[in-house]
Amino acid sequence: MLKIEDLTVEVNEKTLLHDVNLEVKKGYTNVLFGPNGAGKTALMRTLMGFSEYKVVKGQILFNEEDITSLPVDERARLGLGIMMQRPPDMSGIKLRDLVRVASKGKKNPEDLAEKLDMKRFLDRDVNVGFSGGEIKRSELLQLEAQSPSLYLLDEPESGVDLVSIEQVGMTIKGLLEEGVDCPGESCKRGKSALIITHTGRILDYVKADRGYILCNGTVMCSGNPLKMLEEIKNRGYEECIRCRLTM
Ligand SMILES: Nc1ncnc2c1ncn2[C@@H]1O[C@H](COP(=O)(O)OP(=O)(O)OP(=O)(O)O)[C@@H](O)[C@H]1O
Repeated sequence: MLKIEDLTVEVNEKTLLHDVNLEVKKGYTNVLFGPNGAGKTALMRTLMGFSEYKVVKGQILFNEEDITSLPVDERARLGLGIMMQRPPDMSGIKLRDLVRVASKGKKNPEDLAEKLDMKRFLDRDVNVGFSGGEIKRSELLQLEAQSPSLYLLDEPESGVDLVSIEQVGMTIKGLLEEGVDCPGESCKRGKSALIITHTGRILDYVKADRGYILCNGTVMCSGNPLKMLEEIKNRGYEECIRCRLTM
């Protein structure tokens, strides 16, 4: 589904990512860990095609197609969708209209918003004055409307209170299992995801298949995501950087 090969990325001639290799297979949910400033958000934004991130080496393959040079809208059309860590305010654009466009007019914004307790936000400008948790739910609403095949989720639980985390977690679980008629261990989910998490709270709701640790702009390790999380909680990133984890 997604294959990143030797990816090196610059912003304003500063190298943020170098020689990144990472893969998300169809139906898999992979997790990206890493300390502050490691380049995790830069990687997500590069994958989505934000124009300030210049790929100077390597490639991004999506369903075996080279998408490295494609603009954001074409990547979205192919099935990539992103939940941003800090999405911009969109003055003058109502959430209802964005949801309608994201679903190509196929889904009713009211029905989608009902589930996420977002009906009262539909006629507000997107993100303007939204709280941290409301922004996350708004992002999820847009993703649910778009229904991409690969979800790029940048810290979905950050800023979400302890009660709402269950709503966010269960919504993401539902999105990833969309279209699957045999949920459980015996069959893979239909949708794929790459999730950035610091706390790992989201993994209480979503089963992760593989973890990656990004440090100083490159992938240092990959392996069992829950073991990685435990290791990070106990010993920080040092041991991971030295790749002493049991893979
Ligand atoms: N447009 C930019 N211009 C210059 N530097 C940038 C730009 N965007 C990101 N950076 C720098 O790149 C580094 C990686 O940033 P990034 O947001 O990807 O980190 P992160 O791993 O997501 O961190 P966090 O866990 O704190 O969210 C940081 O030092 C950041 O300041």
